[in-house]
Amino acid sequence: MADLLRVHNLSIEYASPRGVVKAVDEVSFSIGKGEIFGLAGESGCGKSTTAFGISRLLRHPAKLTGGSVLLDGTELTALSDEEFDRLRWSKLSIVLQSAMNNLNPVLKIRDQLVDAIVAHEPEARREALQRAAHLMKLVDLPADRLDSYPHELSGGMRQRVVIAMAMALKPSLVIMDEPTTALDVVVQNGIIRKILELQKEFGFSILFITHDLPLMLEMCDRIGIMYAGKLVEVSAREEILRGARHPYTQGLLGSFPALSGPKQRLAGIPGNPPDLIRPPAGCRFFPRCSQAVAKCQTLQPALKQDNWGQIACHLYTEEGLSREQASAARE
Ligand SMILES: Nc1ncnc2c1ncn2[C@@H]1O[C@H](COP(=O)(O)OP(=O)(O)OP(=O)(O)O)[C@@H](O)[C@H]1O
Repeated sequence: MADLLRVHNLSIEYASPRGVVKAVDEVSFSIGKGEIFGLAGESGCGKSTTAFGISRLLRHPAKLTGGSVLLDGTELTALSDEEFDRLRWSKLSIVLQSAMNNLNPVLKIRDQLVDAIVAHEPEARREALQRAAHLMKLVDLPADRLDSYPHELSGGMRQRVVIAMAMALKPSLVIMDEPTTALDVVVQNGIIRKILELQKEFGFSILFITHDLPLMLEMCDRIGIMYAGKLVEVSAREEILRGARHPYTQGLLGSFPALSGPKQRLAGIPGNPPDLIRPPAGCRFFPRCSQAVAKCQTLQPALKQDNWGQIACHLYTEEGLSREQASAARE
């Protein structure tokens, strides 16, 4: 599968009164054309900051301090704001957790959809309303809702409008940051089904961000696991379902109820993520890791490619072990 997005060594910091927060630290991953790539990890590990860095939504005190974001051959970090605005919606669009952050509360849905279309395709003004109605149909909303203001719609309907807007110009990449977290489970399921249906129909790639690992395992082709600003594992869904390799991913999986099989007590991960102003010198997960070896305390593991995916863990990177070999070596 050809790459659509290539993120290389992306680094983003926040200036804070206590010091510099290294929220995203040399993160690299790629997303193939038509692929659904998930980014998971505990709250505060840098998922949203990564998404904002890619989509140019970082605001002071956040600062992109290094790295490259290549979208279909275009280096996004090198574009001027005007050049980037031309790509927004047409090549890349973003769906945020709260629809109200995506929608203008004082404009009717009709005007927001039409404006989004006309801003990029001025020649489409005459057919824009028709296209807006078609977009509403795509997300299963009645066309008369075009006359509503955002506050007149339910949370689920608003999120459907945002998804319709994200689709309006047929982008090749849609970034979804916790798109259903604020919604109840039934509405959430309906929206996830809709997203998958649209993705199949139009073939765009998705960067899907959530802390809900089971949901991610249902819908993503490959999953990147972030911990304390670092990407620690990237694996195909099937690999993670067979059994995660990184001790942090294992812990994360143990924090959620199993998708099937008998009910088990949730294990959780003891301790808390580190302070990102003064992260541990070695592996950032070391203080919480039950499988750590001596060098984990002092030597930061690099993210390395092997037969099973990418992993940043001394249990694997030095010797290129499979999950089974690594656990056998530990026993
Ligand atoms: N304005 C800010 N000033 C200082 N630090 C910030 C600011 N915004 C975010 N951070 C820090 O950056 C780190 C990454 O935050 P981010 O929101 O990207 O994480 P996340 O994984 O998306 O979390 P969540 O799942 O809770 O949204 C966190 O440690 C957070 O405290």
